[in-house]
Amino acid sequence: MHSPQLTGSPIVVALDYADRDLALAFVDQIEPGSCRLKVGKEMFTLFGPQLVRDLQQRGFDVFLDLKFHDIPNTTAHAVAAAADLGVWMVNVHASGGARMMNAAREALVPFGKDAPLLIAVTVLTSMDADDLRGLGIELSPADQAERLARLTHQCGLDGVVCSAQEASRFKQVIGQEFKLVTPGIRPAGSDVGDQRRIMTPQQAVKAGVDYMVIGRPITQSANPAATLQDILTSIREA
Ligand SMILES: O=C(O)c1cc(=O)[nH]c(=O)n1[C@@H]1O[C@H](COP(=O)(O)O)[C@@H](O)[C@H]1O
Repeated sequence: MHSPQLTGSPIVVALDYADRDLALAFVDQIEPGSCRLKVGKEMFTLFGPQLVRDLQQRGFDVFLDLKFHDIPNTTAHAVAAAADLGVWMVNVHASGGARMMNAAREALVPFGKDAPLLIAVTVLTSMDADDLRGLGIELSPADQAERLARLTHQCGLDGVVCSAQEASRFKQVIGQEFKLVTPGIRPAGSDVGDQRRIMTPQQAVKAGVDYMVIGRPITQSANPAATLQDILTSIREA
């Protein structure tokens, strides 16, 4: 049941569990109005499309995060398959290039207003300048992410995945309507882990992000449902 005061929650919980029952035990304690759910490579590989349907049946919008990065034809068919599943959002890697992103966008045309939001990953939030240099990219992560965000915008996609550190800049240079989805969110004091370009939930709200993706700080906490609630309270006060 949707909880009206929470409608429009900017939180997307990254449901990165190896255990389906543990994931559903958490999901069954929360309201669809409090967050959306992201199914990524781990759970999709383990449990397939039925997991997505199980979450949808419980009333949740699902972000299918499979970060497609392939030749245009394959990517287009994969994105259409995601749309057939009725997901709310799907993503590709912007570094797949303009022809790949255009093919992905065109694959969604037949779905009309039922098409999922199509967004592109710019520079993974786990990457820093050293990681980019190792790939032969001398631009800073923010500059490289901006280059890929501009390309994504030119291809007519709905938005990008980027770091919240880049959000206010991208809203300014690309436009307010272009959706910014930001992982690498770490409440003060929580483990950074493999993430590099991070912000707290409150900072992300102030930076103007549309959706923040939060995984381990919620799913690995002693009480995931209570942690989600605490974060929602903290951002309402931000
Ligand atoms: O596309 C993503 O969702 C994504 C892009 C990115 O640049 N960084 C990133 O962390 N993610 C995903 O966001 C989630 C972040 O999880 P935590 O680091 O546990 O909060 C993971 O499921 C990642 O796969």
